[in-house]
Amino acid sequence: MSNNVTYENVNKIYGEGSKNPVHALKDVSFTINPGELFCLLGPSGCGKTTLLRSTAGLEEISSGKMYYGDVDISTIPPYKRNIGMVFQSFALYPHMSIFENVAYGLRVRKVPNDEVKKKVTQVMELVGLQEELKRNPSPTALSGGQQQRVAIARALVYDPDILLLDEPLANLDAKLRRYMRAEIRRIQKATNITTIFVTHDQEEAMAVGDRLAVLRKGIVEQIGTSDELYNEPKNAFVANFIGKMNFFESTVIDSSKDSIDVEIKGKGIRFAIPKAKCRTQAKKGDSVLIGGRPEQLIVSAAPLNKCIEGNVHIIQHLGSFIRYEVTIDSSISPVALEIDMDSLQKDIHEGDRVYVGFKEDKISLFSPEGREL
Ligand SMILES: Nc1ncnc2c1ncn2[C@@H]1O[C@H](COP(=O)(O)OP(=O)(O)OP(=O)(O)O)[C@@H](O)[C@H]1O
Repeated sequence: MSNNVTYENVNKIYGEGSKNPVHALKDVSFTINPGELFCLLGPSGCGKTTLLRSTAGLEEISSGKMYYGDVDISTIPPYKRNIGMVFQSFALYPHMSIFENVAYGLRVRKVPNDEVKKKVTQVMELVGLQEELKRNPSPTALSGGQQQRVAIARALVYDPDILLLDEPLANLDAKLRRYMRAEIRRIQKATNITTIFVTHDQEEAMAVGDRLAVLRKGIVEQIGTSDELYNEPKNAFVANFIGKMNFFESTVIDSSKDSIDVEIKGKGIRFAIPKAKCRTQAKKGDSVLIGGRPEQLIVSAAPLNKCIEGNVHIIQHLGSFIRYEVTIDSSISPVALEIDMDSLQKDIHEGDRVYVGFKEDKISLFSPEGREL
């Protein structure tokens, strides 16, 4: 039966006491549920790999505790933690057959031969490699996707308590990556091993994870399901990291009611944003950001109530939907809008003057902090 993994005020400082210490994890505290597929997501350098390697015992944490169930694993040496790990590079042994690559963890544990054969066969079936096992070539004779399956089989064969996946799909092409992420989810659900999956690709994390943690500069910014993070991002950083968020610099006019009245700077357009949609406690006169996802904005060839004028920079037909990028002001990045193919506006072309409006009941309000990724 799998168990939960808990982090309690975990700190990691590289080069502690040196001239240039790096505080890679700052008071990280959260719990991963038993059998959960949990993604660690964030930009380069946010601390994802450090947290994963600390869980495996490959890095020593500077302070705090890590638990598997009730067991404090913080100071247990790596080889006693019973953790399976899959690396970006797969790290297969080219001089060994596939069978021996997968069997490696059992051989180290001195498992008898007939048990090794049984376990390897079982796990190879689970990852969909039974045919390759019959041929049993060297792993270098396999495709990227097959090598990935061998790496997963090797990590699962000795029934680890926790499975750690460090950017496991980074070396695969885009199509295979999408296929293998579904495979990883299928295999993880079949084994029910508590799993941590590190990626910097938000689409991958949203597709794979039961829940996600978004990290920035060693801090956990928010934890939730894909839907929670997309629909209720806690701040501008998460809003812009999980999906796309357009921001409009605004000023608070009044915050005394149950909505915050704001005006877009230089445009004279006002909105009353219900406090339930405000991720900031802004007061009158404060600078804030109105946030609108691409599907929460409207584009029109004719003026709209409360709209901003701009020029269509680019129109992209992306299958079931169309993406417009509209330049409002050349000094800031274009506003992105997405509409269903069914609502295609045939009278709008690249270079045209257009009007961008807002779905007022959808937009939200943020503090400017963390806007830049
Ligand atoms: N061995 C080390 N010595 C010193 N600093 C390190 C070491 N390893 C990582 N760091 C620093 O710690 C911070 C977190 O790094 P980490 O590799 O955990 O981030 P990451 O989110 O996994 O990034 P990436 O997606 O680029 O792999 C970074 O500032 C990094 O430069």
